[in-house]
Amino acid sequence: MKEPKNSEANQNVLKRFHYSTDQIIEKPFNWAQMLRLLAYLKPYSKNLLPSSIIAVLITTAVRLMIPTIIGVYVLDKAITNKDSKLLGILVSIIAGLYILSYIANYFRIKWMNILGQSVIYDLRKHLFTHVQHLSHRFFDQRSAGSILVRIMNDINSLQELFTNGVINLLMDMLLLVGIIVILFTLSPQLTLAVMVILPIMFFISTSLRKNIRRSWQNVRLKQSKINSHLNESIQGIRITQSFTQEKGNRMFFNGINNESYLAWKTATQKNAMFRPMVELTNAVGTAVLIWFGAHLIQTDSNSLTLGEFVSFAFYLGMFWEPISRLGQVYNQLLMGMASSERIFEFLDEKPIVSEKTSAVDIDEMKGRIEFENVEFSYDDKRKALKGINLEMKAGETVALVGHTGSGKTTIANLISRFYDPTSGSVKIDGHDLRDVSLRSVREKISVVLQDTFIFSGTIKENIKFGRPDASDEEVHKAAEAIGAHQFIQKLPKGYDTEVEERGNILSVGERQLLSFARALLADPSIIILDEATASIDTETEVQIQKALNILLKDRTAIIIAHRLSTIREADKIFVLDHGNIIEEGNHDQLMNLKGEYYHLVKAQFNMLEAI
Ligand SMILES: Nc1ncnc2c1ncn2[C@@H]1O[C@H](COP(=O)(O)OP(=O)(O)OP(=O)(O)O)[C@@H](O)[C@H]1O
Repeated sequence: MKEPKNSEANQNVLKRFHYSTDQIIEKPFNWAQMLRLLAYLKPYSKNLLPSSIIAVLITTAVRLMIPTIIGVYVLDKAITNKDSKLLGILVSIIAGLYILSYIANYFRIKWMNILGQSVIYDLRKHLFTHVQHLSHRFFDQRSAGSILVRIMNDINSLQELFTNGVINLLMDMLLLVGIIVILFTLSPQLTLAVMVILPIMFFISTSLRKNIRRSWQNVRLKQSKINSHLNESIQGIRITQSFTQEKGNRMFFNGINNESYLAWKTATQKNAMFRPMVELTNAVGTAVLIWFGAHLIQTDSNSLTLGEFVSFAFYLGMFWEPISRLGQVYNQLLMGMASSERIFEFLDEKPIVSEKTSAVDIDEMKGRIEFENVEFSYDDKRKALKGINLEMKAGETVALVGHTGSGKTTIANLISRFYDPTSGSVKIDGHDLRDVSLRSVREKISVVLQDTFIFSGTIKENIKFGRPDASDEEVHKAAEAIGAHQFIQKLPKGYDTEVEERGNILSVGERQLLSFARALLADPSIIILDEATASIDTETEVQIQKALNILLKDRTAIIIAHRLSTIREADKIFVLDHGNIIEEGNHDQLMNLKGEYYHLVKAQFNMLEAI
């Protein structure tokens, strides 16, 4: 394998990539968090959980009984006394116990897996439902990738804890206590002698395992870095290719791929040390057992019989297993702590735009919008809106114009109540938006964005997005009214053509028409339109203008306007500058004013002339 050269040039390229996946994922054990996590077991506390515990108890009891039966009864009683009847009974008992243990184990594994999966299912559902209702600010501050990682990876890492961890903890503790009690009962002296292996066992199950665990965590970190980069690379492939940045991308990928390989190599090397160490410990224990056990049998046959010696050897062989697994469960717990902390952080996130308990529905929304002294800041530092007062009458088409960053989209965001104003109030039909239910407001507002979002599914499903219960006929009608019907019909399967997420098979104009049809079908009282700036041919422009006239008819329309044609026909135009409304009126009035609007129009006109 060729390793990447870390030349200075390469280093510069690599600086472009930042992934915040590198974080310490080990957290101290936290009882409160553990209890919160265990609460997810509650729905299963009446059936799956107790059944699994009973199955665990049966398996553990059988495992603890068999060596005693073999050593103390089969060897010392049946074989020593040549009692074949007793031997027959004992063999049947052992066979019966094994069958019982097999059945209990089968159900334990089955039920525990169902339990683990159910908890993970519930947790993921809970997290997704919660995240869906969070405010825009939450999404402003996080990348889609980091949210995805929490919903998938962090929850997955809890799966093992719930599937095996919790129940193994119980089983191993019982097993360990059981073995120690039996060992002492069989021979306290021999038990004390073989305990010399405890410090080595302790070392292996704590420091060595911890070291190995860290190495595996490192492997996972590197892998999640690869995932993040892959996600970004695929999403941005068109831009990467058009700027011919494949080399930088490839170098970075090689770098992180190599890091992942090295991390994996270290982890497997450390892992390789683990088994031999365990075997060595067992060898030491066995040596002490044979030497001291033989000595006890020879010197004082009352203190240890041959059968007890054999049972002892069986139990000693079983001793390592629960210790090792308890170490593993502890690892899972610590990793689970880190994941659950990240999951709970999201679950504790409250939507900043929340509904009052006294919130009322706006029944028949007319669409009158008022802003009263509205100030707004996204980050509590810079003001995006500074004391806005405006009124949009029901059914009016209003255009918002102004330089980039002047606050047009922010006004639209406040009307849909994606954010609440820092001060002042936004009203629809005279209701302060903070007093009405979010659903009743958003149901009656359609937002058509510049970057039309097409969901994976058919064209029909995309048009029906805002009104899933609409009939095929209604879908066709909406598409026909908007003028999208023609191009849809030409698609391979018409309305049933599958479009991938983002609608890559459609042109910009077609996507826009589709989003108009979607908005028309939803039949909103208010429509917010972020007009596309993309240059489209004149024919499509005329078609889109026609579609717009239909879409905006009899609704309050707020258009973040870029096209002269739309601005000219608007009932009212607000000109924004650095979060203030500096001019207000219709096209003719504002042109006569010869102010900012006049200059904006002239600038656009000159630009068009130049083209
Ligand atoms: N999510 C956000 N977080 C922080 N600041 C933001 C956010 N969105 C916008 N801003 C800032 O708020 C101000 C107003 O932005 P807004 O998007 O309303 O402008 P705009 O007039 O719609 O611009 P454009 O025509 O470029 O879309 C800008 O200074 C912008 O940097």
